[in-house]
Amino acid sequence: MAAFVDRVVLHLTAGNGGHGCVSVRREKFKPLGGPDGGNGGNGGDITLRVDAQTTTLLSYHHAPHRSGGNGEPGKGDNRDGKHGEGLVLPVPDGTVVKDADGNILADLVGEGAEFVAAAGGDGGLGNAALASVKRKAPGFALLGLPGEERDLVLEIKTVADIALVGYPSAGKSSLIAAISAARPKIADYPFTTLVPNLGVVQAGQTRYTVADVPGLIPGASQGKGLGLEFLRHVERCAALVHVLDCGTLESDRDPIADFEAIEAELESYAVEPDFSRPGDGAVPLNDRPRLVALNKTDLPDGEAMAEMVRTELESRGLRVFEISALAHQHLDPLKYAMAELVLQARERAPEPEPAVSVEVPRRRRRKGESDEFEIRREERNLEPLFRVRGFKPERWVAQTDFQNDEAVGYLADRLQRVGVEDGLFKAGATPGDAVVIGDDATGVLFDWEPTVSTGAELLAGPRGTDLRLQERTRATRAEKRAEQEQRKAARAATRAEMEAERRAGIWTEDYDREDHD
Ligand SMILES: Nc1nc2c(ncn2[C@@H]2O[C@H](COP(=O)(O)OP(=O)(O)OP(=O)(O)O)[C@@H](O)[C@H]2O)c(=O)[nH]1
Ligand SMILES: [Mg+2]
Repeated sequence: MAAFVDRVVLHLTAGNGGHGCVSVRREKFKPLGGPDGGNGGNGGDITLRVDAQTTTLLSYHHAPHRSGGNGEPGKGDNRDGKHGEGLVLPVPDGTVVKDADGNILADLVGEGAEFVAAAGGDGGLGNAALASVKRKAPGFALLGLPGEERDLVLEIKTVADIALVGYPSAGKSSLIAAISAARPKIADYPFTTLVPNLGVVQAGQTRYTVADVPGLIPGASQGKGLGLEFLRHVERCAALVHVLDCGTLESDRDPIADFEAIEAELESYAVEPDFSRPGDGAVPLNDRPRLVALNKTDLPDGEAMAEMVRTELESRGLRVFEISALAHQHLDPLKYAMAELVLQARERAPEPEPAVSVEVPRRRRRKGESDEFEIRREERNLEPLFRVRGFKPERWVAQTDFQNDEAVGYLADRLQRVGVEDGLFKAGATPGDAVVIGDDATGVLFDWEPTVSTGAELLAGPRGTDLRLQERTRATRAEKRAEQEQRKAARAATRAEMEAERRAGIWTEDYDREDHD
């Protein structure tokens, strides 16, 4: 049996950011022409986009590893590196994106709906962009960040106005072939249809889509046959048509029993509650409006059977149509009745707006990534270890070239600026203690040498003491003023730095608003 490919696991690696460049302008008779190292280019994002031409996830089944292009490094003479090529992966309408734990990240409905599945790494600033009043010729640049790596699960939930439901070989594919231009595989063995077929039907003024889905057997809602896969597709359709096989006189099945079995499956299929689109999720499957098509009435037995069960089904309040999908007989009344259901459904729930990008675009913080950081005291080999976790500190560490002392000093400044040093003091760290920024896999470990002059040293004394009280000489007013001036200058420099970063496109406006120095 062919693989059922409406669920794939994708392994994505977005492009890495290019490193910033350290370079000094060379001019005749001017040995120090100023820094002119360009910025690294950003790595390419990987984006999923709904595309009407794409109907299956088959290509991802065959090639689940995809990566975005890397950004080029910056060059001298203020030349920025090229951005890495982004990768757009076309997906079918109705693709649901989940993370490895099964959380729904995006529900892509409507042509053009997009989801940034893996963000490219930012390029690093070159030394030109890092120059500031207080640091005229930086001898370092920032490293480009690695592209995001992500494993995602894609599932299709077919989006159609009407779904055809029925036992295998009842003639669902034959029916969609008879009323639309769809040309699905039709055969006299069960489970011919493995992937839903979509067809567009025109009935008078009304145009609607019909999904021919895999056959359903008892136990489907517990996963039998193609069970759950099948039911997932039905979930998004506003109305259903039961296709009942009337050519079963010789067998132990009959249309009424088939109908009841399928109704029971629809009833026991739990609809995932997080789909807020009107029409799906909100209405249980067995409450959707539905019609009955008694198929194969071209067979003499079929016609007899249809007559036998018709009144029984009608007495249950159902509209019943006797058809032959094979011989294309009596299809129009059914087509128009389907159109009526579609129109009623559209009146109740207007077409959904195409979902635009669901998650934050690149270079915006993802959910949960705030300015905040957390410092935890841990123990390693009986020694204290202080762990710093937070979006910015971890990002800054990743941008740092630890071979370069100046770069390390810059990192220390940045950490101090957001209060990591203060935090370490408060958490009880003393100089020389081990500090890790980030997790064990990617973080860096170093012995802490505080750089501070912010008054945090007050807290560095043993608990219950205040170093101020032990100080012999108190600062004079002039000294205090000088200190204040110094701090003001440092703040101004920091602001200029942030400004340079923003001009270089490192932060978006959004980012900046929340950003403070
Ligand atoms: N005589 C007759 N045979 C039909 C009719 N409709 C379908 N068939 C036959 O029934 C068999 C199954 O038809 P399909 O359309 O593949 O059935 P299906 O419901 O799509 O089956 P699955 O995809 O396996 O769920 C084929 O051999 C068809 O030719 C009909 O109206 N009359
Ligand atoms: Mg079929």
